[in-house]
Amino acid sequence: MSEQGAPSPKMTARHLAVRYGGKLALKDVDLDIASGRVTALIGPSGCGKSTFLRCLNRMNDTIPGAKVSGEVTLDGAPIYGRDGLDPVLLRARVGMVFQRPNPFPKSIYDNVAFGPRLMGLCHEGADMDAVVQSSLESAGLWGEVKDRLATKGTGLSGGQQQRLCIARAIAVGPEVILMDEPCSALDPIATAKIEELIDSLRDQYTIVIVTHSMQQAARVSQITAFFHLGAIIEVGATEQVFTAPAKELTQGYITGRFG
Ligand SMILES: Nc1ncnc2c1ncn2[C@@H]1O[C@H](COP(=O)(O)OP(=O)(O)OP(=O)(O)O)[C@@H](O)[C@H]1O
Repeated sequence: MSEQGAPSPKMTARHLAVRYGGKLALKDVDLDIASGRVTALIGPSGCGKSTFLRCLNRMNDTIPGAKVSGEVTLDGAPIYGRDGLDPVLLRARVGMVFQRPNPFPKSIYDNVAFGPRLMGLCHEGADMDAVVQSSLESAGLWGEVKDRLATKGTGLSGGQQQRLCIARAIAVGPEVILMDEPCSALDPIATAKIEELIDSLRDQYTIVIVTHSMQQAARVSQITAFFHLGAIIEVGATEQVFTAPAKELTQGYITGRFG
């Protein structure tokens, strides 16, 4: 706990900057990610939301030409630099769900068991069955797939595939889940299910979501950060950011004057 009694942030970013070749995509960003909350990252296209999200689990490391500077911590420990966390272990603790559902061309069961197998987290058989079941339950998918676990994950509907990807992320026991526009490829009903799911997951996980939909940010998040041209303009309680933004630029964006 901090001096004010607020929970310590789960993750922090300080002076975070990202370059793609000669282009500065993120400049001097400071942000605390509150533990056990949903933080929404909003802002016009190209403002650096996804770039920031990828910094939180070192996904930018996989992009040729991307160069990250500054500091990011997880529970106070640096994730970059000489003493940084191992990226594979980091990505187990900080999982990611992408814009397009991307299940592996494997069975539903094997999709969920993939991470625990890779990391040697549990034995095959009853232990693995329990992890698969509890992950699918947490993702709100168990009831729909429990009788077809051996069928291909790619045969599910788009919304079910996205919940399968969330189950896959949950299966390795992450502490933080990053979501990059997780509903942008889904219809309104599937979107509503994912939003309900996000709400139910926040008791257990710290969640950061990039969204283009201000309605979605308002529905699912408790904290909102507004990005513009690679910088954070404003961050605060979601209700305050949407009803009484402190900055004119934020006001302009949420009222649709640009973006
Ligand atoms: N792999 C890359 N190589 C070069 N430039 C990139 C790369 N990824 C992003 N950029 C550039 O960095 C800037 C920030 O992009 P980013 O995708 O983080 O923004 P965003 O706010 O998530 O955008 P959108 O809402 O459109 O997804 C943009 O100018 C983009 O063109």
